[in-house]
Amino acid sequence: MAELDDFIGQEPQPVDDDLFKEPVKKRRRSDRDQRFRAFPSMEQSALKEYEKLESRTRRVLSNTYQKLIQSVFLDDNIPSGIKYLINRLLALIEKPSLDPIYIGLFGSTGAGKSSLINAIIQQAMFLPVSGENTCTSCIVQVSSGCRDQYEAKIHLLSDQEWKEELKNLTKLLHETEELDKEEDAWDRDDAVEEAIWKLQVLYGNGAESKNYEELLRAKPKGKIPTSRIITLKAEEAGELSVKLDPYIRAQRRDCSAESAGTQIWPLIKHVEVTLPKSELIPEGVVLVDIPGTGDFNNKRDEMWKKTIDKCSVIWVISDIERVSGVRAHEDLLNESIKACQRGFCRDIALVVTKTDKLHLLEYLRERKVGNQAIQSQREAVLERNETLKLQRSRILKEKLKRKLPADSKVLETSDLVYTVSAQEYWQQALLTEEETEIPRLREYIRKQLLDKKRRMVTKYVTEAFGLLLLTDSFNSTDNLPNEYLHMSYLRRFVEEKIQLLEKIIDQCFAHIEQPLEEGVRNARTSYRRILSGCLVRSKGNQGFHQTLKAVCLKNGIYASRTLARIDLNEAITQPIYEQIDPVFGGIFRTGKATGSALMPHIDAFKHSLQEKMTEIGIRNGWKYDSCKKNFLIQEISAILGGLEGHILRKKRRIYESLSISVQNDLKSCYEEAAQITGKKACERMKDVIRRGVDRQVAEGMFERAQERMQHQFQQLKNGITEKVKGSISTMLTLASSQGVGLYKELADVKSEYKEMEKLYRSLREVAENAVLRRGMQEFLLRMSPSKVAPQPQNTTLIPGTQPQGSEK
Ligand SMILES: Nc1nc2c(ncn2[C@@H]2O[C@H](COP(=O)(O)OP(=O)(O)OP(=O)(O)O)[C@@H](O)[C@H]2O)c(=O)[nH]1
Repeated sequence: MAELDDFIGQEPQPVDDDLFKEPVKKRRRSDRDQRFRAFPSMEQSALKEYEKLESRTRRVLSNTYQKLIQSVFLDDNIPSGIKYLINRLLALIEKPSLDPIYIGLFGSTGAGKSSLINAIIQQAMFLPVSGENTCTSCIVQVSSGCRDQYEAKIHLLSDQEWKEELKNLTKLLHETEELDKEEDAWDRDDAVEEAIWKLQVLYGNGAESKNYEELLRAKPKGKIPTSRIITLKAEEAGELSVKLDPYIRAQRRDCSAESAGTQIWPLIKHVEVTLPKSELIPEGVVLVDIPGTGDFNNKRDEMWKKTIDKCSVIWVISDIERVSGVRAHEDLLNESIKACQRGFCRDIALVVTKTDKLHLLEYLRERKVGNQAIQSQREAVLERNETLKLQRSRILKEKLKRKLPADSKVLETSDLVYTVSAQEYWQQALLTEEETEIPRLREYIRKQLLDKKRRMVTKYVTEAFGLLLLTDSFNSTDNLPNEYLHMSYLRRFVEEKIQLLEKIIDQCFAHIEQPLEEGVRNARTSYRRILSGCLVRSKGNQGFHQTLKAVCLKNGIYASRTLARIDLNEAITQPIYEQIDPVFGGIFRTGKATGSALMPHIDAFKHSLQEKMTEIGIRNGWKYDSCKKNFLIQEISAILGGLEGHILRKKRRIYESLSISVQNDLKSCYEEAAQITGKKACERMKDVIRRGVDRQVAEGMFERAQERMQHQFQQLKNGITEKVKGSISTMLTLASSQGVGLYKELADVKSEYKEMEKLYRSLREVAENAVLRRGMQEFLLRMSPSKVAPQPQNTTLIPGTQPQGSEK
């Protein structure tokens, strides 16, 4: 502890010699304090300690880097070992401090996402809330920055992207003109309504009757900047909100579109909003409002999927009235679980909104739980929240268990369900601020950031220390006896280990074979039923004709803002996904070693190399203390460290290979169906699709999908072994460079090494401090008088005023 204090106390205190000028250090420090305002003091202390560790490590790295380049600057021939060191130092220095944490709020329109974000950031009317005529029209990202201003960047589709959409929209409108009157005339469906609306908004009334070429020549009503980005700035939240409103609020079709924003609405791809330093969402966290269905435009739909995949946390947002048994809710959950399979998502929670909505008499009549008499609306709401949490947690856990490996981290979380009320957060007529659970969600956000910071700094400092050990060891003038003999021995050993690794990877991936096989069998027997489910509507073909056309124009996928997403390719491959899901998750999980998991085998491979290096080092008589002995071992981790990221990126490709393969095979059949116009077009399109799928299945469509997935697995294996081989040869170069005496004149980095060693040791102390503080806090909480349920307040606060809560 003394050492940590020592280390933290090292920063020279600013001398206030000029009272009117704020000293730079002090200013920097207060900037740091500002950034952590969102955190309670205990968490602030931990964060500050980690930040200091990181910034000092960066300083040591910079100094070392400068010394190194100075010492080799004029050399003609820089030895490969030194080049390696210089590049590694630079990469570490330039490494960004913390990648943002994306928290996706994923829910159907009207579920309460925007209201929830507003409550979390404590700006009652910031993001537009869906009234009767409006809804959020695109993905909106909200984060806080270090500036004093509010800023929004509106990203538009590129010219090319819009042209592509325009082509599809006009195809959809004009090739369906000769409709069979009986079939569709009175009921234009969603796809066509939306297409007409988009064209009218952009080009004015009558645009829907123009063809593609005419529209290409037409001038849009609104002004479109060439940069395709519109930046809005404001001093106050309310001011930005007013400016932003027309861009992210999609008016319903019957409203006139007169403001600049509404006139270009169909072109908006996504919106980024940056708040000034926020007390409530810390810098580094991005809240993303993701509409539930995807988008008709290819680029936007791709972005929709990518956005879901880049979220490390997904909150599935569901209105209390729709959380049970509604198809849209199940679809959202399934999509989120898929994101866990293919993307970076590690955590899912269900956030049930609008929990204030309760009809007391109905509730009491139907109430099955609880013996106590319910006296008030508030008691009923709280009781229902508890019941809902238990029930929904159980259902969600079961669902996750079926899809994800049994020891997935998300299954260990106790808090899978949150019951919130954004309305009550502001009004507090029924519930206290705590009971609205908005503060719990903020706590969740902070915890995510703190955990990530801890992991990142620990890794960073450890890696930097390893590099300094290596740099310092290069200055050794000790010559190693039998150096080359040992090197060739090491090389042989490594080659054998790589062969073994290849075999083990094969065994890991072999676990997918049987479920894949079974999935293909199931898909063959059930595809007709599934396809019928997608193609037959309970109310007949009325209004379905153009939607189906849109599905075909988009190769089997149709996403509109109002209908449930249709993806024929995914639907017919679903039986395969059902079989492979748990095994797939098992292969790519991190953590506990099991037969099918890949990462633990890679770790084991790494350890075996490390052990061998130590053994050789000892035999070679490396005169290092126990710490220095680890220098190469440390670096092996860094060299192989990039593998995990590589595997994670490939995982998505592998997972999607099944539906993409099916989509490719069905392409010609979709194209044929999309051409159909005239009488009974809808039935004829369905026929073409059915026959096309039948033909492809008979010709081995599912087997081809199976092969493509196997091929992707094989490619991953090749990628891993290639990467490992490349890394190992770097490592061997380093091992053989060491101690050859080439680097006698290399700069002396002893003092940097010593400082880095100190920082490395402080890591443990910072972690211990955090545990200690947490223990003390828990103790104090236990000792404090138990909380009495606060009385509801009768006063209704005006939105925008600050409710007095425990957090502030
Ligand atoms: N009673 C009640 N109504 C709420 C609450 N939260 C949101 N609402 C209402 O629900 C409607 C939809 O809320 P939004 O926040 O716009 O929902 P959204 O999910 O962002 O909807 P889109 O913008 O269409 O994606 C609005 O009329 C809100 O006033 C709540 O906690 N309680």
